[in-house]
Amino acid sequence: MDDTTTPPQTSEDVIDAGRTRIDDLDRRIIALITERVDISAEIQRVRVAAGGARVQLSREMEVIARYREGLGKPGTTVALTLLELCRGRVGPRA
Ligand SMILES: C=C(O[C@@H]1C=C(C(=O)O)C=C[C@H]1O)C(=O)O
Repeated sequence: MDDTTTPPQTSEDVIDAGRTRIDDLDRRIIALITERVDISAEIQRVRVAAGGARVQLSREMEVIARYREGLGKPGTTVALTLLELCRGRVGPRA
């Protein structure tokens, strides 16, 4: 017998390891969303300072289409939530 073989993982092991990866992914997703919010606010601030509109619906439609293509129908909800987070952040962050 080969004593060096690793023992089979229990279901608890698999759940714990999966949750650790999910927790890490969630932290990274939140950091990415925060980065997106900041970049979006900068674009909106520059456009408003130049006399333009804060919101550009044609661009928002492109964003929504990208998420829908990537994630299917629920992607639309994800995009709308992201756009909601990114709107109204022209001033300094709270
Ligand atoms: C950031 C922009 O401004 C607004 C915010 C958008 C976004 O967060 O993706 C998209 C369109 C605009 O309503 C932009 O025009 O690119």
